[in-house]
Amino acid sequence: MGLPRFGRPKGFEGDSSPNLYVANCGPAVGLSYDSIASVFSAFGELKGVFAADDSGARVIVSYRDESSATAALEAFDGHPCPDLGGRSLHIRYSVIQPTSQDFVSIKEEEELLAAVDARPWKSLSKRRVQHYGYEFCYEVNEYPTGVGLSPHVDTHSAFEGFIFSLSLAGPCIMEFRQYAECAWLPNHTSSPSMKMQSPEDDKSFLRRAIYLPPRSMLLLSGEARYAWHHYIPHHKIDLVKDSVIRRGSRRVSFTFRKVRTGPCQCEFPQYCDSQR
Ligand SMILES: O=C(O)CCC(=O)C(=O)O
Ligand SMILES: [Fe+2]
Repeated sequence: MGLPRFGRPKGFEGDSSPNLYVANCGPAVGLSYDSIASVFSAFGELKGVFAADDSGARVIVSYRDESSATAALEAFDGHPCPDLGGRSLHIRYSVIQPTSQDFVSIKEEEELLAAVDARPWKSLSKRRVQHYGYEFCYEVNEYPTGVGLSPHVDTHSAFEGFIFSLSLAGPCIMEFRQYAECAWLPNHTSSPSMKMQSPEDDKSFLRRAIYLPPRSMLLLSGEARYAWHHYIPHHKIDLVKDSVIRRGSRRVSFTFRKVRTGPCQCEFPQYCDSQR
């Protein structure tokens, strides 16, 4: 599982950024993300506080404006901070390190978000959506912090093969669940908001989680698309193994599906509404 790709700045000492890499700070040293956010927000509006790595003792504090990061760095770097248990923080500017894993660039992400925000959203109970197209049917979902999506399989008979989902703005965890054969079929629906009966602690299914960073493209194919449910837990903070992943204030996903024109002939008849 990856983590947000922030890192220490690679350039000159003077390089600044709205993101701070803060060492000696995090849940492993007794500082919750909320307490860190509340202390750092005194210097300006925050985009979020994220784990910098798996240690639990290094975080990225991400501001909207560079000037806020500068003020916080000058106030806290190397000084004991009474509001954070008297700890001395080691702070540097950080940069988001775009990697080849990014499917779209930061600029393209901004343009896509501006384009969808210029169009009308349809409000559902917890998230907002936009629907486009028919033959090539794709969908934009906006999830505020803590809002997820109930476990579902995109209906075999309605949509062909691959399903793509582009994540923008904030990260999330997507959990995959393999239920006992056909347990879900009586209730199946193409609606992603379908509610499953299985509670969180149900051990009757296999579960795997993956991290979806902003600007990444998820491709669901084969078994993952046809035989496993996908699910975005309704959490503000996700725990996967020992990593703490904090959701951003907003996640927007572009989901691409192709409408099927004949019955599904997948290799998973036990999970297939066309073949039962
Ligand atoms: O938000 C996402 O990435 C997935 C959305 C989804 O699974 C769906 O709309 O069917
Ligand atoms: Fe889906």
